Amino acid sequence: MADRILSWHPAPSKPTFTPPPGAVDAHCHVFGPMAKFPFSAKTKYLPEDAGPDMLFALRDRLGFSRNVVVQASCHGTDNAAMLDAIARSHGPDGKARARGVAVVDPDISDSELIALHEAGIRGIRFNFLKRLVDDAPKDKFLKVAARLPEGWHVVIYFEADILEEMRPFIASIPVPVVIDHMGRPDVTQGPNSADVKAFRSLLDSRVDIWFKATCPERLDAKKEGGMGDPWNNFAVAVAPLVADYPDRVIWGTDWPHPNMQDEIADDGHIVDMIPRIAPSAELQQKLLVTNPMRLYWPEEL
Ligand SMILES: O=C(O)c1cc(C(=O)O)oc(=O)c1
Repeated sequence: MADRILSWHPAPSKPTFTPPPGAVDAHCHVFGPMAKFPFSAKTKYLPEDAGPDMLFALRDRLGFSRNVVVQASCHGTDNAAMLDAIARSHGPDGKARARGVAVVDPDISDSELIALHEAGIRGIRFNFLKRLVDDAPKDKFLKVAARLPEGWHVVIYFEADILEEMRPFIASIPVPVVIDHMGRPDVTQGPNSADVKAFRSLLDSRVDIWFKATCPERLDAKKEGGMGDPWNNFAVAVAPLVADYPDRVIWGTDWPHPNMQDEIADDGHIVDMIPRIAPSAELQQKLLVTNPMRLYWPEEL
């Protein structure tokens, strides 16, 4: 078996920025623990364990209150590790401090979807990255998207080079759509690049397309021709998007940063990106509290 990969910082710094009360880390994952929750036979990477105890310790260290755990491709369509993390997230008041986004077999039954809802899932993820998944059947995805429990959305992960071919598919999705990592624009080309313009026109095509202003460590990585920490290209390219679409943007750490083992990010520095892309207290409140609460805890608003 291949060596297991460690892609996260062992001792992240304490951020300078203090998130507002109730802040949500709306894009993070758990890996295993493998002995209890084995990875998918089809996984493209084999990570070290990064379980709920580590995730919640990081949440507290970074000054966040809640997590949205997104099913990582290494667990395929078996959501057990993520559901276990959500089940362990209950605070002293008995309320879950985590919710989740699942990856499902499109043939999943309606009763299984309801069970996922009761376990805290509020969306499903469609992953189009060839380096992460073997196939992404759009017809089957559309069918399951039409059967989701009320209030759910679809999260889509794709790269900028297929944005054009994604348009009809995205237009057909009958529920709100959240785009992972802004569809991975080339942030080194600035805020008015062809990638960013294409992404803006996608956002303008529907009022219920949301996006995650996430992953400076990926999009501005040295290995992508970017700057690396402190990720200035990311700040310059992404701040105008947050300013122009303040009511449909959310944020997350991306911990434990799958596949980023060659350029390990300090999560304290990742948090310190927030005031650079959302400079005012009002924007920060929307990005970190109001917007993710609308998607994941609407009953508390
Ligand atoms: O770009 C990636 O490698 C990546 C992978 C995964 C996953 O494996 O699910 O999730 C992400 O958000 C990003």
